[in-house]
Amino acid sequence: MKLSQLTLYSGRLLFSSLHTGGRRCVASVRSQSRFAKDKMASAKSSILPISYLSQVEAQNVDIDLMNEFGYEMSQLMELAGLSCAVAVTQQYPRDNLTNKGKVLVCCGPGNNGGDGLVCARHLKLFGYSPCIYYPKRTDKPLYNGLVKQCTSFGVSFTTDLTQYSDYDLIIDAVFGFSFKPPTRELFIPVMDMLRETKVPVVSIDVPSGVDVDNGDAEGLQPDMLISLTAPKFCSKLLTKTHHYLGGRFLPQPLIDKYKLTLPEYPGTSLCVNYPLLDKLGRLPNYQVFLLQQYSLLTKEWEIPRGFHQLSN
Ligand SMILES: NC(=O)C1=CN([C@@H]2O[C@H](COP(=O)(O)OP(=O)(O)OC[C@H]3O[C@@H](n4cnc5c(N)ncnc54)[C@H](O)[C@@H]3O)[C@@H](O)[C@H]2O)[C@H](O)CC1
Ligand SMILES: [K+]
Repeated sequence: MKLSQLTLYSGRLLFSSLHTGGRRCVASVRSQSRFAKDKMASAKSSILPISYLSQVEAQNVDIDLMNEFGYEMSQLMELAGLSCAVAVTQQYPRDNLTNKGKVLVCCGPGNNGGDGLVCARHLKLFGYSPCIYYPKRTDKPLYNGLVKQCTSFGVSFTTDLTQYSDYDLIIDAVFGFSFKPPTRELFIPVMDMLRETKVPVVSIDVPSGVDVDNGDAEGLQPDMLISLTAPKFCSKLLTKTHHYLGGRFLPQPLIDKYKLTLPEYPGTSLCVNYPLLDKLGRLPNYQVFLLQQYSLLTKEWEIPRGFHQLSN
């Protein structure tokens, strides 16, 4: 079911979230924000809750895509990794970055790591300078091919995690929806680095190292998360994370089978910027603040991309 067909979330609720977020703004912004609030209250728009998947459901969706809908893993991975690269370009345009797009891509042994390899290749094609950290290479034709492709495109590999502050961004493609805690020893240095670094971290599908179903309040809190097909339950704890949805390859019968409520991808876009709501179903404050700034800048209320206007 598409979000734009639903009216689950009232304008009044959205208005009260906005008010809460407004308390953090400076005085001048506060007075102007009345304009945004009024516009927001009058615009019959809503940000609707998106469906979440459990670990088992995410794995079953993967199996169904291949067994019932004729996909091969390499196809899904290519689309997933490409959507991640596109989302990164939207959130962090290369020309805004200090080192013009120096990106460390940390890849794990499974398909999440494969998404990272694909993402690195596309980032290179988009003019970024990715470098891959891949501590446990999986010796299978799919992964060997992805490594070869990266090498052919001039993407470099590193075993050094100490120089991470030289990068503009770090992509976390270490573990995805099949991760089972606790983290095994080989991956502890990369997990420590991801948690400690001040460089923005972009997690692919799930923040690595957290329990996929229960999350971990003490675990990795990436600056950006790109959920593939649908967010996993652990992402409910990420209230300060820029959230994108990617992996535009779910056929409608599969969406119906899992009763998924997902935002529409705009036009030909491979990803959609869509906020995660907190446990009470409210927008996290920082998203509200961004919406206010957006309204102040444009001086009129428009629905940003990925947000849907309801007819009444
Ligand atoms: N349908 C989709 O949404 C698609 C998503 N894709 C991506 O695939 C991953 C899931 O891939 P999978 O191989 O099943 O799992 P992981 O990448 O999480 O890695 C499994 C890998 O990790 C090892 N491992 C598990 N737990 C631990 C641990 N505690 N310590 C160390 N190592 C661990 C395990 O042994 C395996 O080797 C999904 O998240 C998406 O990113 C597809 O690319 C496309 C379809
Ligand atoms: K990850």
